[in-house]
Amino acid sequence: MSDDPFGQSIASLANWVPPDEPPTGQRAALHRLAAAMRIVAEALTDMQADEADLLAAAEAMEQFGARLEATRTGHRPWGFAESAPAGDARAMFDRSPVIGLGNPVAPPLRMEIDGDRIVGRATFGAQYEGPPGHVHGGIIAAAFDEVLGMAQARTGRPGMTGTLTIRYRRPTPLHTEVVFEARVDRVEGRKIFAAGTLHAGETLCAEAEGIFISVDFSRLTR
Ligand SMILES: CCCCCCCCCCCCCC(=O)SCCNC(=O)CCNC(=O)[C@H](O)C(C)(C)COP(=O)(O)OP(=O)(O)OC[C@H]1O[C@@H](n2cnc3c(N)ncnc32)[C@H](O)[C@@H]1OP(=O)(O)O
Repeated sequence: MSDDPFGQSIASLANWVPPDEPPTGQRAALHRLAAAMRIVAEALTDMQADEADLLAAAEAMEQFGARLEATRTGHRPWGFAESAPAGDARAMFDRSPVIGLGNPVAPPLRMEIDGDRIVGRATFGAQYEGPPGHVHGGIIAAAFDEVLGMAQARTGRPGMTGTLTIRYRRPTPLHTEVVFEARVDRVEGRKIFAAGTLHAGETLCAEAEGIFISVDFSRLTR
């Protein structure tokens, strides 16, 4: 075990690639359950099920939730909620609220590295609605934080988000694949300046600038 548990992580993230092997067993089941929960969350925003049907589902979910709670150990085998502390270039991010396939809250955004750019793609469902028919601005900010965060992590000296500035130019449509792009602009001391865009087709929906501050990761715990 290294004295600097995050040192290897940071080096690995300089070469981060998403996992390309399909999950199996319990992990595949986790992804399937999370995907089913996303379908339910989407449908709950616009449905006409009767009260009895909803109550039956709620009771089943409450019972299942209690069974899951009873299995909790305090260990978190499903990887990392963020990119920087990951211990492997092919690390698992199933818990991430933005990209985690095992986290039903995540859209999920899919990220890839393209040269010096990070590209993120997502299709936001109705559970992410802000303005009618369009994506909530806070959700867009979270997605920018993730793609800019990944871009800055690849400098090898990743930091925490200090300032994230977003200019919303056009409403971002729901139910349409949208594309985030991010890259590092420059590094000044501990400050990493990253910038990004969000497009729906040819339409520029938003632009972001982030200042990430390199931190001593040993101060932080998972
Ligand atoms: C669990 C592990 C997470 C790891 C995260 C990795 C990200 C992974 C990607 C995932 C993405 C998701 C990521 C997330 O969601 S991270 C979650 C959201 N962010 C936070 O919670 C951060 C909370 N803030 C802090 O911890 C501290 O304030 C930080 C660490 C940011 C700075 O406190 P520190 O005491 O260390 O700094 P310093 O005072 O010595 O100043 C140093 C320099 O920095 C400049 N400065 C300071 N603050 C800001 C600011 N806010 N904007 C712009 N610049 C700022 C300052 O002027 C100075 O510059 P200069 O005078 O030298 O020129």
